[in-house]
Amino acid sequence: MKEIDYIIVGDGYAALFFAHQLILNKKSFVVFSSGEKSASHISAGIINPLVLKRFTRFWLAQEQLDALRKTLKEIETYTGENYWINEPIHRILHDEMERDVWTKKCKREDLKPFLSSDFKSFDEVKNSFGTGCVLQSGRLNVQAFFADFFSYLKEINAINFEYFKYEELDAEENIYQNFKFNHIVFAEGMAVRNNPYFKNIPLIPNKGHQLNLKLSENLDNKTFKKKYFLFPTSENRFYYGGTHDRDHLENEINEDSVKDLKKSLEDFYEKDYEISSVYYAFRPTVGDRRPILGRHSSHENLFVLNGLGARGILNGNYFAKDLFDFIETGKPLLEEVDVKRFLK
Ligand SMILES: Cc1cc2nc3c(=O)[nH]c(=O)nc-3n(C[C@H](O)[C@H](O)[C@H](O)COP(=O)(O)OP(=O)(O)OC[C@H]3O[C@@H](n4cnc5c(N)ncnc54)[C@H](O)[C@@H]3O)c2cc1C
Repeated sequence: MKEIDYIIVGDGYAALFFAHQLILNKKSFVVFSSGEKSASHISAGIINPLVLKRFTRFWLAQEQLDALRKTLKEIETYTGENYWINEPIHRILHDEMERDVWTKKCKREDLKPFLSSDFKSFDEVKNSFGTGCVLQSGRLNVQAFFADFFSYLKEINAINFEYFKYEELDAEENIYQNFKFNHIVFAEGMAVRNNPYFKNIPLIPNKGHQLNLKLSENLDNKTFKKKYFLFPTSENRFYYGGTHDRDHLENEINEDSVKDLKKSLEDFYEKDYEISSVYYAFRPTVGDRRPILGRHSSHENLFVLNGLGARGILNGNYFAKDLFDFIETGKPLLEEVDVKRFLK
């Protein structure tokens, strides 16, 4: 029997940002990874402090951005790379009205740190009303982040590429197969529905599609957003997405979502393009738009970290630390995110 501090079930943002806390604090652990391409692995990697429909601030925006920058520096010490790509979002303005709203909002004290005070115009895309730049925004290098993190976990012998079998968990004795653990953190995204201990947390799946593209004209390392995000991933390769759909949840590509992507792209990119692949996955969202974390109501060593919604990177990083502090030091969780709010 191998004695360890933690088991983590899952391999997306929630799981890996929690694993980072364990690495930082020299805890022993093992991650169980299904090896599937889920929401985190196909995400755009956008780090965005704003709600881009209304130009308002995302919850705890500055705190979450600061925490993420800190984490990425810490991760760099063991993977050798900082995955923050310094390419801010250029929001293509739809009309005169949006331009007026932006002009007013960028003067507000609470929004000044996030909305540029001037507008820019670019030749590569149609932007008749100009673009506003989201200050402090950027992108995570998603491919490299996961590839390097998994390699590091392999190197320190802390990952099992196996599906975690709930029926083999002895939650009374804290034993799973040949592991005797102190705590388990479940970070399975939508697949938590297979978990008998947390299957009832009220997640709402939000299906997102994205396209991988070849464009006939380069974008010069810029991230554009009109309806969805468009940015380069490598030489002449581009990412466009992702859609939001709560109604068509089949395990297959929805042609209507692909049509929507194409139409909205052609609305601002008028040159030729080729679709090389289409992916979809399910975001774990919550009705009150807050993550769900905390302790199981009757098994005190079982924890959940989920409900990251459309902000897997910022929420995942920020609340992984809160959950770690809660488990290790008893620091209370924010009421808004505590799983207890659903147990009343
Ligand atoms: C198209 C799209 C674009 C997005 N773009 C962005 C973006 O730009 N920025 C942003 O911040 N967020 C973005 N998101 C949202 C973000 O991806 C999610 O918030 C985030 O991925 C949720 O992370 P998670 O770790 O909770 O779940 P997941 O990413 O679903 O990861 C959970 C993993 O655990 C595995 N697992 C489950 N059960 C088991 C088990 N029993 N044993 C082993 N493994 C198991 C699953 O297979 C899965 O791989 C996007 C989402 C989509 C769909």
